[in-house]
Amino acid sequence: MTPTIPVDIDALLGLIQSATHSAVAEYHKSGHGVPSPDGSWPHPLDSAPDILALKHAIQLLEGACERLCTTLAQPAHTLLNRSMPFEAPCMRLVVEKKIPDLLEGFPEGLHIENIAAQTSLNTTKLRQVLRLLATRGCFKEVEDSIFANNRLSLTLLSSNPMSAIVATLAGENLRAVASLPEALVDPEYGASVAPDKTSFTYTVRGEMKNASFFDWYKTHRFDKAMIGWTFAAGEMSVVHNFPWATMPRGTTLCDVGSGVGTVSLAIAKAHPHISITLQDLPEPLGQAKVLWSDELPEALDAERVQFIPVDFFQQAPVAGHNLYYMKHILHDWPDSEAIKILRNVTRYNSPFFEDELVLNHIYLGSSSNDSSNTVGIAKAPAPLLPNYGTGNIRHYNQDIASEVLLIGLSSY
Ligand SMILES: C[S@@+](CC[C@H](N)C(=O)[O-])C[C@H]1O[C@@H](n2cnc3c(N)ncnc32)[C@H](O)[C@@H]1O
Repeated sequence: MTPTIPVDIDALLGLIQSATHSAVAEYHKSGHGVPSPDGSWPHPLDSAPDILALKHAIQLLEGACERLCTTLAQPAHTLLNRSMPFEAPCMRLVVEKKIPDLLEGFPEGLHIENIAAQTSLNTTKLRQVLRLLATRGCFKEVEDSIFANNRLSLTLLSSNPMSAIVATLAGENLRAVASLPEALVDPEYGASVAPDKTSFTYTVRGEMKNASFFDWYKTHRFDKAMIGWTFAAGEMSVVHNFPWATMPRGTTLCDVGSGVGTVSLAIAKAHPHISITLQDLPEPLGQAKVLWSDELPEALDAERVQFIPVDFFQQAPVAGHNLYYMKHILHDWPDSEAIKILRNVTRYNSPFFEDELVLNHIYLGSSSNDSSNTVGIAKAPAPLLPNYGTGNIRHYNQDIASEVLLIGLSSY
């Protein structure tokens, strides 16, 4: 048996200190200083897409803080806390009841009775919800039972697409994950790799039989949630870190499975010499047209953007574009389906691509030091877990979400 080596606490403290200094330096660079968690205005960096140094510092900090606490706390304490993810449905409630919107313009806060009356909710129960959230730093309890917005709750205003992703993750996603233990032992669903037999479709089987997640979403919210995710997860960095500026006028980009085309829209705004084709199923493309007409009508007028339906399992995307871009597509599907999509995308471009295929995809490393599986992944400094542990947890949660919603498996 391999002997257990104690975690080097001083090394963890050193990582926490250096990561903290790096994060603080990024805020000072912005000229606005370090944000206050109780601030009544967003910090200018809160919506900035491209601060890779800040992201890296936070990844280290979260990984190191959690490793330190898990090392020093009694296991039962850690496990009790982790078994109660109750904050998520509480966030969903405040988003759906638009409580951050209601508190706008009241930096001194509103009394819980006032908030409850305006939302038709029970005062005592709502206070429990807001107090739990305030205890995690989302909303500020200014005085006993008086709540105001702060930096986190301001990000949940209905005008911010983050509110849509919170509602989706804490709504149908959480419901699907919660049914994982039942779905995985169900004889019909447990071993299935069919997109209409997932933990998610298990939860909606009374409502829609044999429907996949995307069938269900044709009639439910989703695209606004993808906008929120794209911004929050830092996926806009492709807009600024890809050599668009050096590409000739008239370069064509085909966004396959575009949804409303959040990233493409940002590319079209920042690099008007790139022409864009969005391809998706007809319903999301309808929503895309609405969004683009509002946000960038000149691109529609100048025919710099086209909306062309495709079923990427049955058809190839339009031929002859210089770049084909896919974000959050392949990991939605089991390998057999992902291969069909890739075959179709490369159909007119074989042997393999004179043109470029750009994949915005997640790679997940093992949490073991012995793993040789490190493709595309930087290894975290010891004594962090090699995959950064909690510093990278969103990707592992996303992997579970892909599985419960669609049987997509992004890990290998
Ligand atoms: C996770 S979303 C990603 C959307 C977008 N690329 C983004 O990252 O915001 C997956 C997209 O695949 C689209 N999709 C699902 N099945 C499809 C199919 N058979 N053909 C074309 N698009 C499909 C969905 O409508 C959805 O917009």
